[in-house]
Amino acid sequence: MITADRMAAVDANAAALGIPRKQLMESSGNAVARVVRESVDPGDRVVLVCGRGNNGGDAFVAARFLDAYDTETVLLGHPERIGTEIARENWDAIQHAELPTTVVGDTTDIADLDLDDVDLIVDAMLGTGVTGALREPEATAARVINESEATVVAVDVPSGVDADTGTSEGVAVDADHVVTFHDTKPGLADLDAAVTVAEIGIPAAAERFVGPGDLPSQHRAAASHKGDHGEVLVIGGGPYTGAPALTGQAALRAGCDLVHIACPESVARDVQGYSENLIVHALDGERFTPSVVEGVLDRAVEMDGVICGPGLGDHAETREAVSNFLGGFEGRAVIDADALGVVPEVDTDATLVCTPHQGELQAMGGETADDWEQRADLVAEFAGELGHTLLVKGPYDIVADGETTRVNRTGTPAMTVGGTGDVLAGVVGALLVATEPLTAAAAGAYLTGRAGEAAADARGNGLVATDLLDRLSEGFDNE
Ligand SMILES: NC(=O)C1=CN([C@@H]2O[C@H](COP(=O)(O)OP(=O)(O)OC[C@H]3O[C@@H](n4cnc5c(N)ncnc54)[C@H](O)[C@@H]3O)[C@@H](O)[C@H]2O)[C@@H](O)CC1
Ligand SMILES: Nc1ncnc2c1ncn2[C@@H]1O[C@H](COP(=O)(O)OP(=O)(O)O)[C@@H](O)[C@H]1O
Ligand SMILES: [K+]
Repeated sequence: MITADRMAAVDANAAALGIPRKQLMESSGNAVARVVRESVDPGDRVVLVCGRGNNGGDAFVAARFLDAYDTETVLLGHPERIGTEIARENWDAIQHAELPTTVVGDTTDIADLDLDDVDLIVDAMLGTGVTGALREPEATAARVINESEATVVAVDVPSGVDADTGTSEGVAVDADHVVTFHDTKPGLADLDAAVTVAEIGIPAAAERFVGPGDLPSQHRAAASHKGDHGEVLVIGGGPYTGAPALTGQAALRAGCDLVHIACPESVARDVQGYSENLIVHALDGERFTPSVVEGVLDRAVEMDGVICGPGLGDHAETREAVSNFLGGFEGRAVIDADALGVVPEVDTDATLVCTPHQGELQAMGGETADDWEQRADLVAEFAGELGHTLLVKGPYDIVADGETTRVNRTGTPAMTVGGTGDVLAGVVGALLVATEPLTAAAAGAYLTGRAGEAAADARGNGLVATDLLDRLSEGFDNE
C-alpha cells in the first residue's frame, strides 16, 4: 500500500538511482497493454482516452503495444498543452508512427466521440495528479465513458478518484479494471473493480534508502515573515562550548529563521562569540541544573522545536535537569549526546527524535549489529518499545519509528571527526519544525551526509564539522 505523495517520492528516488521516469512510463504502458490484451480479441476496437499528464503518457505508450487491435488514441486538449516532457515524447512517437489519434479540443467534440461500438476503453485522463472535481472536458468524457457499453480499464486510478481516499469530488470513471503501478493505493481498496498491481521496475532500494524524493519541499510563500520558517531552542553547553554553537548554526543552515541557545552562564560568552547569528540566553551556574528548568520550559513552549543535548556533559545534576525538562515538555525535540541516556526512563508527552551513535544506542538499552540490515531490524524494534523516532548514526544511518524504517547511505568516514553529530542534530531539529519526525530524521541524515561528502571532496579526512555548515544547503539542490 502506498500513498500518492509517497509514490512521487519513490519515483524521484528511482530516478536518482538511475531509473528515469520515462523508463517507468514505458513499463506502465506495457503493463496496461498486457491487461487490455487479456480482455479483447485481435481486431477489436480499443479507444484510449488520454489526459495531458503522465497518466495520459502511460496510454500513449500502451497504444504502441496494441498494434494488433483497432486502436484510437484520443487526447483531451491540444498537444501543445501536454504537461510533461516524457508524455510529450510518447505522444510525438505515436504521431510519427502514424498510429490513429484524435485531438479533442473542447467539450462539444467529446459528445461527438463515437464510443458505441467500442469493445474496450482505456481511461488515461487522470491518475495521482488529480486535484478537485473533474473539470471539462474530462467531466463530460467521464460521463460518456460511463454510459458506453465498453469494458473500461483505468490507468493507475479511475479518473476523478483520489488515489489516497478512494472518493471523488464530482463525477468519476466507473472502471471494470484498474491497472496500478508498483504498489496498490489506499483509494483502490473499496472500488468494485478488478485491480492489477503491475511491477514497473522500481527497486525496493527506492523505498528503503533515503533519496532526494524524501526531502521536504523548499518552497516558501512570498508573503513569509520572520519566524514562519522555524524558531528553535538549543539546550546545550557547559562544560563544552562548541557543540551547541555547531548545532545552532546547522539549524540556521537547514533553514530555521531564529535559533536560541540556552547554555550555562559559564560558557554563554564563548558560545555567543562563535556567531552573531545565534541568540544566546545564559542560565545560572556552570552546567544545566534542575534549578533553571522552569525558565527553560517557559522559553521552550514559545518555540517551534527544541534540540536538547549538545555539549551538556553527563553530570548527575544535568541528567536530572534533562529528565525534569522532558517531563514538562510537550512539543517536538531532538535529543542528542549526553541527554540520550535519560529518554528510556522518562515519561514524556514530547515528540522526540533521538540521534544516538551505536555506542549511545547501547547505553540507552538498545542493541546494534555490524550488518546494517540486522541493525535496522533491531533499531526498529527498540524505536517501537521507546515510542520515539530513532536515528542511529553510522556508515549506514538507520531511521525508524517502529512503523517505518529508512536507511541513509550518504556520508563518508571522514565524518568521524568530532562535531558532525552536533551538526546532524541541528539539521534534524530545523526540519522537525515542519516535517513529520521520521521524514525529518531521514532527510536530516541525508543532507548531513551530503554536506560531509562535499566537505570531504574539498578537505579529505581533514574535514572539520564547521566545513559542513555552508555545504548543507547544497543537499537540497539535489532534486
Ligand atoms: N509516480 C510514478 O512512479 C509513476 C507515475 N506514472 C503515471 O503518472 C501519473 C501521474 O501523472 P501526473 O503527476 O502528470 O498527473 P496526472 O496525469 O494524473 O494528472 C495531471 C494532469 O491532470 C490535470 N488535472 C488535474 N486535476 C484535474 C481536474 N480536476 N480536472 C481536469 N484536469 C485535471 C492537470 O492539469 C494535468 O494536466 C500516475 O497516475 C501514473 O499513471 C507512470 O508513468 C509510472 C510511474
Ligand atoms: N563511517 C562512516 N561513514 C559514513 N558516514 C559516517 C561514518 N561515521 C559517521 N558518519 C556520519 O557522521 C555523522 C555523525 O555521526 P557520528 O560521528 O556517529 O556522531 P557523533 O559526532 O555524535 O559521534 C552522521 O551523519 C553519520 O552518518
Ligand atoms: K486514469
